[in-house]
Amino acid sequence: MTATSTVTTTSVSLAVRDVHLAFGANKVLRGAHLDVARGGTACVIGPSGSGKSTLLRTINRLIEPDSGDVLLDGRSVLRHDPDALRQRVGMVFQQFNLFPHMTVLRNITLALRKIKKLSEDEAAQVARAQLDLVGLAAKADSRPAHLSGGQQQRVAIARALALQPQVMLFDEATSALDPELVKGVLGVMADLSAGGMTMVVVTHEMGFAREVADTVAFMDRGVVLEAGEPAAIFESPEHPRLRQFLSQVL
Ligand SMILES: Nc1ncnc2c1ncn2[C@@H]1O[C@H](COP(=O)(O)OP(=O)(O)OP(=O)(O)O)[C@@H](O)[C@H]1O
Repeated sequence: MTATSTVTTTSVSLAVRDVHLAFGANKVLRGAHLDVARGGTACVIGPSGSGKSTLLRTINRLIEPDSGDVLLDGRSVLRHDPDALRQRVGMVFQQFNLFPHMTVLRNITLALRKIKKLSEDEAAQVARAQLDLVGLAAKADSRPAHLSGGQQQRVAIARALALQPQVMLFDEATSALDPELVKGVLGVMADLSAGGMTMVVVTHEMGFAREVADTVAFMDRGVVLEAGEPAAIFESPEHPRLRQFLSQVL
């Protein structure tokens, strides 16, 4: 199974610049920075509540930052209409958010018809091709409830990829899965990364971060405290907070 040919659009570079965000008195992001090269994969790690999901959500403007900016190929996402932005920046959540009353195929064709204005036949063709790439061609006519959690998450990935995004965001995409189902989803994500998709992956899977990421960013209390190549982060972490975190999770 390879997702290489899913990258049908040009990927872009991504930069998060000095993003601040408070929920009331709770300063969740306090000047966060992140750089992802075109076609690169950044894994964001860090303790619970450090702002990882919130940072991810500011990238596609599910949450508007109070200040700072997010740049795709050097251009501010704040200039985009949010709906147009979300076509360029696909997102996969911990909970798969599939429509339970629709078949797998329809879950994917819905957005293709509404947003891309494809005909039913065209949309079905794209959807079947994406399902094939995540190894689920045989499940096109099933309902989500008849799929395992891992299969549902692969459908959610196929649905996001069908819109031909230039960046993919993964928010703890495997955290809700039974351990034996994690590998298949991580495999799809690793293939996508190898195929040149620009990706930001919030994850507790340190093995994935070590093997797949170009950059690992450690978040703590609303800032990226340390970022670098996986070998540097995991083998010679500089910041005491990162050392402490790694000693707890590895
Ligand atoms: N919509 C919201 N309204 C108010 N507070 C929020 C909201 N979303 C997140 N928070 C708060 O922001 C802080 C950071 O949350 P966030 O989900 O970004 O952390 P995280 O690093 O992803 O944690 P985890 O690993 O547990 O998912 C937490 O204190 C959380 O309670």
